[in-house]
Order: sequence, then structure tokens, then C-alpha cells
Amino acid sequence: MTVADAVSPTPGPPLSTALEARRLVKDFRGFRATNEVDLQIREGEIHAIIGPNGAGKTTLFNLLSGFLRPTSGEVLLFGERIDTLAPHAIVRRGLSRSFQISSVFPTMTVRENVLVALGSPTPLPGQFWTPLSRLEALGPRADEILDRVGLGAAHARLAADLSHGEKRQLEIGISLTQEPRVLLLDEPTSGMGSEGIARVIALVREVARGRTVVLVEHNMSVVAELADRITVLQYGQVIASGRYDDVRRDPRVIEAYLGEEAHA
Ligand SMILES: Nc1ncnc2c1ncn2[C@@H]1O[C@H](COP(=O)(O)OP(=O)(O)OP(=O)(O)O)[C@@H](O)[C@H]1O
Repeated sequence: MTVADAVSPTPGPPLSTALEARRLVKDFRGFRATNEVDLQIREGEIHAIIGPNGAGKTTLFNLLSGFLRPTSGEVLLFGERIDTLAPHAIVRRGLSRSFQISSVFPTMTVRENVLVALGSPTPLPGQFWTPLSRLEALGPRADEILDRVGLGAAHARLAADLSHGEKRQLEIGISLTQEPRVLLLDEPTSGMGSEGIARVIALVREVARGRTVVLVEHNMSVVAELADRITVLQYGQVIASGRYDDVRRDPRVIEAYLGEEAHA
């Protein structure tokens, strides 16, 4: 029995499932990167997916957001199959994913970046955008989003001039333009110093109000601080899932990933 099995059920009414993977498999020319993954993300939680390098976290994110088709298995969003849908159709159903620099136009201002995302059916790279002149009606909404992600004062700066951390804030702002019920964040603190990390932690908490957040994150103190529950992957398989404090004591997790940190 794993520690995850031993976690006692949360008291109160059952929580509904926002996002679910059932026996999800992804093979790359004979290499199994995702191996029979079962995953349940509860509505309203912050759920972290962790695991050593090459464990299959990015592949799983790509499968959940429609950027890869599973070899077999299912992905369900609020109970409906989405694994056969294109990424933009999944965004329309309420799941949005933060893209890294690819979704930010460096030669546009911060505000213009949010405006074009608001004017687009989906904030995915490579979309055709509505001309900026026609988007000004969306200005108040853009300003609201910029305030929410802490970039109100930076609205007129070119995206290219933002710091690494500010670009991550902008990406999250762009994801919010679609008002997703489920937001997937891929390593939101990667490459940041402690000040940037503290800002992103506060930002993730803020954007998680009223929505479900799933994040891939390497920094264990960020995971400990933010995540209601975590899922640990190793060699493409789920080796534990549950509350952070329970999962971190699982001997398989300690061996696979957490090492000395787990004893801290
Ligand atoms: N398109 C692909 N073709 C072949 N193999 C792939 C492909 N994408 C990923 N893999 C392999 O699948 C495994 C899982 O990769 P993935 O990027 O999902 O891991 P990860 O947990 O996100 O790693 P990291 O923490 O280093 O980002 C790796 O062994 C990787 O080499």
C-alpha cells in the first residue's frame, strides 16, 4: 500500500472532478513516455505534477491540453471526453494552458499582447489576429487582467523589455483572457530568483480563486506552499498521488525524487 492509498477521505461533500485522465498511454516510436496514467484533478484545487527529469510531465501536459494525441486512454474535462479534440476546441471548453515565450509578441506592448489575445478565439500561437485598432473596445477588460497579474504599471512597455518573471506574469494574463475554468501552468517559476518566485506564488494563488490550477513545478518549496494535492510521475507512471504532506513521506517518492528534502 502506498501512502497515497492511506490518505483518509476529506470530510464533507464529495468534490467534483474537473480534469481526469484514464489509463492514458503515449508511445513515441516504441518508447512509452506516458504509461497507464490515471489522474484526478478536483474542481477548485491547485494540483502539482512533479517528478524527475524525463518522467513524462510535459508529455502529460501536452496530452491533457490536446497538443498530443494519446496512443490509448481518455482525457475528460468536467466529465466530457476531450482527447479527440484540437487544442483550440479544448480551450473553448474551459481548459487553457500558459505558453512560454511563444504566445508573447515581443514587439508589441504588454497591453497590446493582452488585447490581441482577448480578440482571438483562443490564445494559441500562430493564430490570425484582429487588427489592434478594432480591439480598443476590449481595453477595460485588458486593464483588469493586467492589474490582476500585477502588470498594470507595465502596460505600455514592450514585451521584449520585460524581465523573465514579468514575461511569465504576461503569459498567465494571456491565458486568463479565455476565462478558463482549468488553467495549466508549465513550470511557472522556472529560471527565477527568490523575489520572482514569491511574486509567482502570490499570482498563482490569486488566479486560482474560483478556478482549478494544475502546474508542473520543479521547486519543491513552491509545491509545498501552493499545492493542495500532488501527483508524482516516474518513468511515465504515477507512483503516488495525494496531499503533499502525505505523499512526501512515501518511500517510493523519496527514492525517486524528493531525496533529502523529504526528510526536512
Ligand atoms: N516527441 C518525442 N519523441 C520521442 N521521445 C520523446 C518525445 N517527447 C518526449 N519524449 C521522451 O519522453 C520522455 C518524457 O519526456 P518529458 O519531456 O515529458 O519529461 P519531463 O518530465 O517533462 O522532463 P523535464 O522535467 O526534463 O522537462 C523523455 O524520455 C523524452 O525523451
